[in-house]
Amino acid sequence: MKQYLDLMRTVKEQGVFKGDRTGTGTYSIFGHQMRFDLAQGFPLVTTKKCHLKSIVHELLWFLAGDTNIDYLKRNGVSIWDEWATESGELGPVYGKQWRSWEGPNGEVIDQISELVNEIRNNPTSRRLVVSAWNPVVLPDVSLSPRENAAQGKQALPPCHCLFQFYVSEGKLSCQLYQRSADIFLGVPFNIASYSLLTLMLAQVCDLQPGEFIHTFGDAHLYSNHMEQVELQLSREPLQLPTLRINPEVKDLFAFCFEDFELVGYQSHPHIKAPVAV
Ligand SMILES: Nc1nc(=O)c2c([nH]1)NC[C@@H]1CN(c3ccc(C(=O)N[C@@H](CCC(=O)O)C(=O)O)cc3)CN21
Ligand SMILES: O=c1ccn([C@H]2C[C@H](O)[C@@H](COP(=O)(O)O)O2)c(=O)[nH]1
Repeated sequence: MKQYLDLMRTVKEQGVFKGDRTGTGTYSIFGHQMRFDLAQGFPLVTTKKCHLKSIVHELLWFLAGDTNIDYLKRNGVSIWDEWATESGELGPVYGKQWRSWEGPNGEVIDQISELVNEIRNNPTSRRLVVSAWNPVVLPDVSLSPRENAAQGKQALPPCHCLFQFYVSEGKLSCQLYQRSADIFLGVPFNIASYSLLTLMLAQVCDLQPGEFIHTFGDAHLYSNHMEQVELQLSREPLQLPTLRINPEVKDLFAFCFEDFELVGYQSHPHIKAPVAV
């Protein structure tokens, strides 16, 4: 995961300080790209221990079209708690936009099912795109995330907002555009999540995994993560693990938590950090 440490080092050394919505302050750069060859191992950060469990459950939750944290809580995942209403709602976030985007005449578009069909039937397409960025449901900036969710708007605008697939020589690649990236806490999750999605899609479309390409807008280090960043940069990356997926599953929506097994994950100890809300 040299690519990840290089991003972290670049932002630490060249990032410019600015205030941000959360009042924490960040050091940031604008525009960066990392590439991961998925045949070289599963890109889970090794310089701190990462919980694949939260990542798998979050992805299954997105794919189910769910936007209430109830499923996550029942499975011991608390990463979305700070933004949800008392009844667990986050408003029309990722799951809603991926699976049931509402069009102007009340039509409902399942972008993920259409994507699977197109990868299977029209793999040369240059339109294998999914967008979570929907201006109709963006939050009102004068309200808090919870107030927005209570009013049917997104608690937070999507960070991983647009992704595209590409099929070539029997391999499936994915490129993500992430407009805003919390390098210490969010990015390890985002890399693993989209890499996992690519592996799952490759399996159900009878393709081999290609590359995951991660493109960033505002890539930042929160000012209260700098000690953790220093510690992480002092560590040597270890060999990547492999992710085994139950080969029987051929329907993207039929995967369950037990279908995934992380093999050979060696990591340095976990590093705790506060999340900016
Ligand atoms: N500031 C900020 N950073 C984010 O990464 C982020 C948000 N806000 N808001 C929405 C989601 C929620 N995500 C989160 C939120 C918390 C953790 C976090 O605290 N991670 C810990 C514990 C992980 C666990 O419980 O499994 C970590 O050490 O990785 C990670 C991603 C990603 N997003
Ligand atoms: O998947 C995610 C979700 C969120 N983030 C980070 C990026 C920012 O630090 C915050 C969102 O704040 P905005 O003011 O809406 O940009 O959450 C992430 O890195 N990955």
